[in-house]
Amino acid sequence: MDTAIDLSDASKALDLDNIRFQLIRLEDTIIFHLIERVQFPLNASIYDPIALPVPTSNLALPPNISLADYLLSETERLHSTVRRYDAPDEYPFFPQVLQRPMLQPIKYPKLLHDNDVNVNDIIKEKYIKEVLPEACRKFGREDRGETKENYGSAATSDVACLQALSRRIHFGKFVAESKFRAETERFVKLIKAEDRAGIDAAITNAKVEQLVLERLRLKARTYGKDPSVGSTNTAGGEEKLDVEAVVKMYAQVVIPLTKVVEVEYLMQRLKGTQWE
Ligand SMILES: O=C(O)C(=O)C[C@]1(C(=O)O)C=C[C@@H](O)C=C1
Repeated sequence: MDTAIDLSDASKALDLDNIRFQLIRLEDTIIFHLIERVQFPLNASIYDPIALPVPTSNLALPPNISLADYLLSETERLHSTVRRYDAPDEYPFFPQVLQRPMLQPIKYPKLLHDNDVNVNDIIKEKYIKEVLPEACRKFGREDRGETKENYGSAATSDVACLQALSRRIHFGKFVAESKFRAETERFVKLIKAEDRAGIDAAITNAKVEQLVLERLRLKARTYGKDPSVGSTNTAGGEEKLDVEAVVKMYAQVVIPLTKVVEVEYLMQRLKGTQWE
């Protein structure tokens, strides 16, 4: 599978401006997938293996899982066959179901240090418990009751949302590697001292975070409205997305988890190196 980052040129791939450009591109992807998802009610049953048990024959999983987990794990199993999870910017939610790719392996240049950072369980939990209820609320879709006819559509949209969020958040590894190479001595000291708070402070750029949130508000407002309303079209002028819910998702989930990925990646950065 293609990666969102140009991996043919290692110096470009670890250039912070280039990485930030990829993060900005992923904002569009995330917003559009969320617009698709909030067409449907929350449909809480699709996340609950008791309310709506789905039998799975995959022995790596419990016999009954939620519909959302079923669709996500089956998608990952299928995509693994075309090398999705060989790419250094792709991380699975269900590593236990992955299969050997049927395509020849791609030789990626080694950009990242070996690490096992994967925060997908936290991303999924926060997406289901915090992001979706908030994003669905404005439209009354949280309380409007379930629409059984939309179970599949909602769960399919969730796969797209979760994969985009995961990719964005795990891009933190490239950000961290870039920052480590720019200020190696400073980071070696902090990592050796296991000073997570110090590392967190060193990777934080409050001004960039502010810009991210402002740009996101503008994008969510712009993409969430039909641009032809008032010119060629008279209907459909309503907002398709709760703008503040998107900003909150970034402020409370996406940016903080990107920083967790950066810090945890750096905590493993010295293993097997001259600085260990
Ligand atoms: O752009 C960076 O430097 C990042 O580390 C990414 C990011 C983000 O998630 O957008 C996270 C932490 C920084 O404080 C600023 C932005």
